[in-house]
Amino acid sequence: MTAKILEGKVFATQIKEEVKCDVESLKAEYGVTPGLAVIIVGENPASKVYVANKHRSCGEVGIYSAVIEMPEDTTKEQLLKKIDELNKDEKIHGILVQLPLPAHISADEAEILDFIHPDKDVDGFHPINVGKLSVGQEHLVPCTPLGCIKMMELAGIEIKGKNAVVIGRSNIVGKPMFNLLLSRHATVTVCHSRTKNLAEITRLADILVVAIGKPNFVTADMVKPGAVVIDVGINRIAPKKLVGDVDFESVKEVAGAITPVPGGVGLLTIAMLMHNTVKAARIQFNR
Ligand SMILES: Nc1nc2c(c(=O)[nH]1)N[C@@H](CN(C=O)c1ccc(C(=O)N[C@@H](CCC(=O)O)C(=O)O)cc1)CN2
Repeated sequence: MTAKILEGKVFATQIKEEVKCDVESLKAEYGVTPGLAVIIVGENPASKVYVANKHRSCGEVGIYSAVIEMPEDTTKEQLLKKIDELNKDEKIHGILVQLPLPAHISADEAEILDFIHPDKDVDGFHPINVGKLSVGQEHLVPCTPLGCIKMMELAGIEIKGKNAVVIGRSNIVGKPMFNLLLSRHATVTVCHSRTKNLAEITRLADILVVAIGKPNFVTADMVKPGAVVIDVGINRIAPKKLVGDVDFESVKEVAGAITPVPGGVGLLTIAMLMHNTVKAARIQFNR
């Protein structure tokens, strides 16, 4: 039997409908429209598409959106000055800096992201928000792993008591995913590029989350029959061909449920950004 396909669009639409209602109730309660500022530095074509999609999604759910385009040769100081202005701007409740940054400031990424006020950090990358997540106080949580959890909840997939394996230990996906699964009472193993006997571990997973950045890396022999397989990878292998980290065609014959790429959890990233922006606005009003 082939796996149930978890279509990102279905869940993203549902989440955006919820956010739209939240925006309306926030307006009714406080008379204020939540606002998101997205800073993009340089000309990365994929980043431009993602930022345009974020702007469009804000319009769909009723969030005010400001896109700040800064030139490729922007210095760290200029970027910090812009973030400082946005931290003080009362119309703006969420701030994010689109990644990746241009090479000349990429080494300063942590310093730049840490400059965003933690209550406006809708990406959930600030050390304060990372720390809160790790002690079980979910404040603003990174959008992609939060989207994976939300998708499982909406699909009625039980997490409590399950064996979950995460492949990948990035700050953006792997580590927050570990904390989110653990606090929902899964038994969680994190694997990475140096893990030995990987397939022996992944075959124990009831829930397998893959975020390692290697096209078609997970094959059918690495998956327990009936497992839930969540593919976070986005690999462009040809100008018009995107694939995930999971070999979808073979794994769908073994798994119980699987996310496609494109059309899977990627689509929830922006939906959860909308969710986080409204949450950030609430945090600021309740301060
Ligand atoms: N500041 C941030 N930068 C980046 C993040 C992030 O969460 N915060 N994540 C990615 C880019 N990203 C959002 O910014 C993002 C990636 C993918 C998708 C998506 O919808 N994926 C689709 C396929 C899209 C395509 O055709 O390229 C899918 O998986 O079906 C949305 C947002 C890096 N930077």
